[in-house]
Amino acid sequence: MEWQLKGRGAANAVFGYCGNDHALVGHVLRVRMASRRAPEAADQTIWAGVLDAADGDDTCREMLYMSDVIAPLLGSQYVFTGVPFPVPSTLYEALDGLPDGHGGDHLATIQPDHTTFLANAPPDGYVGVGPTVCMEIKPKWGLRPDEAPAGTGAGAAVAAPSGRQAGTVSGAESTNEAAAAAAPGITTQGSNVGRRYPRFMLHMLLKHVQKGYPLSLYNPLDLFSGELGAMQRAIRSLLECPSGGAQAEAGRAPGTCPAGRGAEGEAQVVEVEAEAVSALVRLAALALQREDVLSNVHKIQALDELGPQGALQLYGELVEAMQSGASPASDPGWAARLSALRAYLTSATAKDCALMVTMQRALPATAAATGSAVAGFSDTSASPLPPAPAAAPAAANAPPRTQQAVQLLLDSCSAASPHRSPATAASGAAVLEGVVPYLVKVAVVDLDVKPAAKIRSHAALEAKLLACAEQHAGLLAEYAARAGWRAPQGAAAPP
Ligand SMILES: O=P(O)(O)O[C@@H]1[C@@H](OP(=O)(O)O)[C@H](OP(=O)(O)O)[C@H](O)[C@H](OP(=O)(O)O)[C@H]1OP(=O)(O)O
Ligand SMILES: Nc1ncnc2c1ncn2[C@@H]1O[C@H](COP(=O)(O)OP(=O)(O)OP(=O)(O)O)[C@@H](O)[C@H]1O
Repeated sequence: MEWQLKGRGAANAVFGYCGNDHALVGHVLRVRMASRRAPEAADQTIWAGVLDAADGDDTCREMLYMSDVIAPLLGSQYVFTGVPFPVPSTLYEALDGLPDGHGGDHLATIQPDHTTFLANAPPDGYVGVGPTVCMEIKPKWGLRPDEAPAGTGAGAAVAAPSGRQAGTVSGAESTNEAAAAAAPGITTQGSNVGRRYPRFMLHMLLKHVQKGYPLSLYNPLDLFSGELGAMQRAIRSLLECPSGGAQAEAGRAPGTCPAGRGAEGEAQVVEVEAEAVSALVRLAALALQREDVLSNVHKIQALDELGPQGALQLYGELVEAMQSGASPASDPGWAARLSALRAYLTSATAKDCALMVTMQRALPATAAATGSAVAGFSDTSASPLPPAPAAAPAAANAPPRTQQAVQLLLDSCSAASPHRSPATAASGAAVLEGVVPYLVKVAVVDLDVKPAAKIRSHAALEAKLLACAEQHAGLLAEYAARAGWRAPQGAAAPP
């Protein structure tokens, strides 16, 4: 089988290429599954003039979204739009059929396989040696509670109290007119639990109470903090208790395919030695700290000023207007509200994307060509990465590569890290004065446009999060304390 399942989310399946076509080696095929919701009339209206793909051409629409909406905000170096590709019929079974109406014309996209560097050109003068490791991290909701939009946990999600003017937002910080006009009825009466705890904790609590998930101590605010220690803590917590939030995977030789995600989207650490985890966590944190990617994800997440309840209200008005024959897409009176809905949906994409951090030891090309320097790397205790697979690719045999954002990361600390022997450290020093070089690539995946109809489930989830937090206030406070979170001063205590 040329394509083997590598990962599967709620809406897409990703297959790694295992054949001999050099143009495809090092790439994956990402296919929308039949269960994926197609865009509706409200989506066309919201995105009119922005995503104008031909009717039914969802692949083109998704690609436009990535290239024209997300990449300019996130940084094009992190976004791989992909190339359209027909779905091989051999995969139909694995996909449980194809989306209705697409038949054999259904297109997927080919993208670089971020668990390897096989589709990438290394920085000039360096080559990768040994295995690669890829860490996948879902950065989820990285806004501080006080940054949460007006309709988020500021109070009970209720209809406007009688006498309240539509278009006012009592007690909300938002100054955005569109948001204010869009979110009537959001009140700060009731608990303000959504303003006291990171959203991830509220969601974790709900998953714990409803599904028995262990309480992950991951706090996305640590990941977004820019502070190395906090970022390492966040990544380590994710690896220890993933809840679908992170996984690390050792790269494999061409012709073999890695295991996919575990059942139920459970993350897993594959072939990574326990003692190597700290070094991997540090490397990933260093890589993310020096990139713009997290601050850009944060900015996109913060674009929303409606919150789920405000978005639901506005979405309801839009559907109603369309049902009564209006054309909001061409009505200037709707422009600000459609823009607010686009901001909401774009923010939702950034709250659900995943970062893939790919790492591999590097050598100056000249050193790699001589036996002596490479010999230093034959001591695998020198590397935080797991032992190389038997058939690790020689750089010279790699297939044609595309130029992508592979960077050189120089880690001076790991050269002196305690688990390294002096002899090994010395061999690292011989390469670059005590500094250990790595190839690193940071990519962002799962950048799909969210269907507007999902706003309903977002609002329902929001209400459940708040109700659960109120019902289990004691457990939440205990959990937050264990995770090192201190609720902001001045906010009312949960009931
Ligand atoms: O709603 P959430 O926060 O549970 O996020 C969903 C994710 O759940 P999780 O990250 O595990 O909590 C969920 O992830 P999993 O499939 O559970 O790994 C999906 O990413 C879903 O998006 P979509 O339906 O594929 O477009 C996500 O839905 P959206 O909220 O992004 O629409
Ligand atoms: N370019 C890639 N290279 C390697 N692996 C990938 C790539 N893109 C995705 N994957 C893997 O496939 C998994 C599923 O892909 P993706 O996140 O796109 O699916 P999804 O259905 O959109 O997910 P979700 O349910 O989170 O919305 C990812 O979690 C990741 O492990």
